[in-house]
Amino acid sequence: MTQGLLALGIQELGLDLSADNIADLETFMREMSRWNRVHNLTAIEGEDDSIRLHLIDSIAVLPVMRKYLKASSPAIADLGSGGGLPAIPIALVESGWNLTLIEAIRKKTAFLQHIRGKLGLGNTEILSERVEAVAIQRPAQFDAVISRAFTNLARFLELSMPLLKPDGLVFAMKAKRADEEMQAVNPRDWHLIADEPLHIPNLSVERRLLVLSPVRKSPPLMLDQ
Ligand SMILES: C[S@@+](CC[C@H](N)C(=O)[O-])C[C@H]1O[C@@H](n2cnc3c(N)ncnc32)[C@H](O)[C@@H]1O
Repeated sequence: MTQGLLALGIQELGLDLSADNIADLETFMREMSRWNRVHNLTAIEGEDDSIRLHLIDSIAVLPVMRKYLKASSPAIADLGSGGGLPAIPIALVESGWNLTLIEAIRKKTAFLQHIRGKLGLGNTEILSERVEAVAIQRPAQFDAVISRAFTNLARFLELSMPLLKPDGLVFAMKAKRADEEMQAVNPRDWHLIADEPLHIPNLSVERRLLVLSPVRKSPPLMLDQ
C-alpha cells in the first residue's frame, strides 16, 4: 500500500510544512517515479514509499542548515544532484534560498528542467555540467555546498573548495562511515564545525550531517630584512 508523506511521518521533522509544500513534494515524487520507470533516472529502487523515504532523508537536513546559514537568501550548490536530491525538496520548502543543481548526465538534467518548470521553481538553476567545470566558471560564488551520495568526503571537499565564498559552509550528508572519512580530511584545510545526528522518521539507519568550513589561510608574513 502506498502511504503519503504525512503517513511516513514527515511532520515529525518539525519543519512546519504547509499543505502546498506537502502537495509539491508529492508531485515531485510522483514525477520522479514516473520518469524513473521510463528513463531509469536514479538508482533509487522499489515502491513509491521507498522514494518518499529518500525525500524525507533529504529534507531532514533543513533544521541544521537553518541553524548554520546566516545569509537570508543563501546561494547553495548541490553537487551531483541526480534526480534532484536534496536540492529540489530544499528549494520547495525554502523558497527564499537559491539552489544551483550541478549534474553531469543530460537525461537527469532534462528531468530536473522538467520538474523546475512543473513546480515553478524560480529559485533553482540547473547546470548540465561537470562540477569541475563549474568550479572554473563560478569561483567563490556559493554560501554553501551540499551533496547526497555524490562521492567520498575528501573528494567532495576538494570539489567544493573553489566554489565556496571565503566564509562558506559545506554540508556533508553521511551515514556511519563519517568518522572513517574524516580521517582522510586535512585539519589544516577544513574545520569540522558540527557533526549533527539526524532523526529520520521510519528509518532506523544512522544519518549525520557534517558541517565544515575551509580554514582561512593567512597571507605569509612579510618580515623586514
Ligand atoms: C549516486 S548519484 C546521487 C544523486 C542524488 N544526489 C541522490 O541523492 O539521489 C550521484 C550523481 O552524481 C553525478 N556526478 C558524479 N560525478 C559528477 C561530476 N564530477 N560532476 C557532476 N555530476 C557528477 C552522477 O551523474 C550521479 O547522477
